[in-house]
Amino acid sequence: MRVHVLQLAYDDDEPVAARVERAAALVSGQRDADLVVLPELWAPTGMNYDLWTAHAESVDGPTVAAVAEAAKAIGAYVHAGSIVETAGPDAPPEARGPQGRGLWNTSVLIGPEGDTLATYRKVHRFGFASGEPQLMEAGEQLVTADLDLPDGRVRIGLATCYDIRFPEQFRRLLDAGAEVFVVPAAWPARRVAHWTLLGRARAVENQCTVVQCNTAGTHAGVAMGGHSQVVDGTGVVLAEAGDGEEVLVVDVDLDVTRRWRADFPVLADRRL
Ligand SMILES: O=C(O)CCC(=O)C(=O)O
Repeated sequence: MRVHVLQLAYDDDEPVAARVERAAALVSGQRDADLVVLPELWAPTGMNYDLWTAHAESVDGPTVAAVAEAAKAIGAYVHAGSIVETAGPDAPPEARGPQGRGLWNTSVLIGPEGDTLATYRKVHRFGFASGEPQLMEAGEQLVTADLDLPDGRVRIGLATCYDIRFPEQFRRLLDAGAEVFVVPAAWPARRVAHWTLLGRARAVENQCTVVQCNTAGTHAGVAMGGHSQVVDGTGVVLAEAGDGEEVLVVDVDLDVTRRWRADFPVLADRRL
């Protein structure tokens, strides 16, 4: 499986429409990829909470449409990172989530025909007394999706940024058959050592490949950490980005991890 991880860098002065156009063009250039991955909330201004409502859109809105067109052009699966999803002003109360806010941090997986294959609403909201817990609803569902690749079918499990601190979510994705976890993020530079460590931990403990796509640049005064990485299920870091904009092109041999699961069957020793 060839994965292209697009670690986008942007600052507050790049207009959202320009960034969507730039990212879609970048996706269109990834011609050899099986799976292209973008970061969390890259269009609606990353960590700039104050602008989220203004840039919220539905899953069939302009950001996903632009990325979907690029996915179709290259015939690849594209994890479009996440958007601020809105239920829309006319949504009935039952469609606005338990807290009635009607906003979610939603990841979107697009298929090679440009169709939306899966959406995942971030379960663990980051920000403590501000940001996501104040403004957004929490997702309530685990999401996996099957990719039909030239070498066979692979099931991926979706998670977003802060979720990576919660190993139980990844265990449940493993139990749902995931072999690869795809984790877009807007993870700050200050704690980037946690980001890389936790990615390796989720890979080793679940014997799964982990694809992490972070952001670079500075949003609302917060410097983003970069260091996107791809870790195989034996714990080997196949590639790691630096601090700035970068595209990682990584060939993941899923059989390496499958053989490792058979050779070192630690998951069979779980006691619940
Ligand atoms: O957990 C962290 O340190 C960062 C998480 C985060 O930035 C997010 O989920 O948006």
